[in-house]
Amino acid sequence: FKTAEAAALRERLRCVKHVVLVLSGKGGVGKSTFSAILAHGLAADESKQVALLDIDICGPSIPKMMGLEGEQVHQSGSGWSPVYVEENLGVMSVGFLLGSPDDAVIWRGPKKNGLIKQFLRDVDWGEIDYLIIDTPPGTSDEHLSIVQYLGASHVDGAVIITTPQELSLQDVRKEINFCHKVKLPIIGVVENMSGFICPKCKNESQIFPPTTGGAEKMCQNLNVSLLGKVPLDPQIGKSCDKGQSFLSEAPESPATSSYRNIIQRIQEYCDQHTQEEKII
Ligand SMILES: Nc1ncnc2c1ncn2[C@@H]1O[C@H](COP(=O)(O)OP(=O)(O)OP(=O)(O)O)[C@@H](O)[C@H]1O
Ligand code: SF4
Repeated sequence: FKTAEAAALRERLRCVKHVVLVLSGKGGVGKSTFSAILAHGLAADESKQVALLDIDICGPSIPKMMGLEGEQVHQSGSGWSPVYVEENLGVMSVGFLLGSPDDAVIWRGPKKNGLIKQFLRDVDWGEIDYLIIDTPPGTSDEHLSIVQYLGASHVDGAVIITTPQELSLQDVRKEINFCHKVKLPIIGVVENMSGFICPKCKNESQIFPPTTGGAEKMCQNLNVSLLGKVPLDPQIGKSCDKGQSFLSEAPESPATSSYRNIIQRIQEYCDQHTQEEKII
């Protein structure tokens, strides 16, 4: 990582108040959905500028979820311009660079890392309050590159998404170890698809009965925060498929109130992080 590149990246990051990485051990647990909803939730405060960066190179799903399918990246004098969903919500995705979603499979290690570096360095977000980064599932070279490029100390922290299933929880342990190894702070864990609340009688059923106490127990054992549990709600997928914000489409849903609580906790964590930095 050359000094000139590092300097260019630092310059970009100076305009970014908070950086949150969204991680998951396994694919399909709802990481991209969470990143999209987090971005919408933070941008509900019009005084905040929010950026959502999708570097899930093998399966960029953010363009569709944000209603931006078919959009392309535009180059300006000061870098790549994000695509705006709202005035205060900009999105950049590798999906904007691909002709078809199937093109992603041809990206190989060094090329992927080069692209990630470019994404972090060359996107002209302007002044932003929150940069949410949707990463690929697992802990791969890409994650190491991201942390290396950003510098762990420039990231407020990571949010790890899991389901209550034991296999998913085992992978979360690996994610947590990874974070410790690279000194990336952990904001907390979100247990997604955690039970189903019947829309008629409001009865809660466990779809994936946790055998070992679920994320709650794991978080206690590993001394990390459980930010909250999001129940299964079929409306989440429907809203995302339409590129709409689930939070505004289903304001009364129990999943919306869980998301809102979790988003608030992330905001509080970030505020606290800034204060601690200021004290130092
Ligand atoms: N709480 C939920 N209730 C119901 N469906 C959900 C919930 N969370 C996510 N989903 C659905 O699960 C599917 C997988 O979600 P998503 O694409 O966000 O996963 P992911 O972890 O980002 O996967 P990958 O990293 O492999 O792209 C989607 O169809 C999404 O709509
Ligand atoms: S009994 Fe309750 S939870 Fe079961 S289907 Fe009927 S309304 Fe839904």
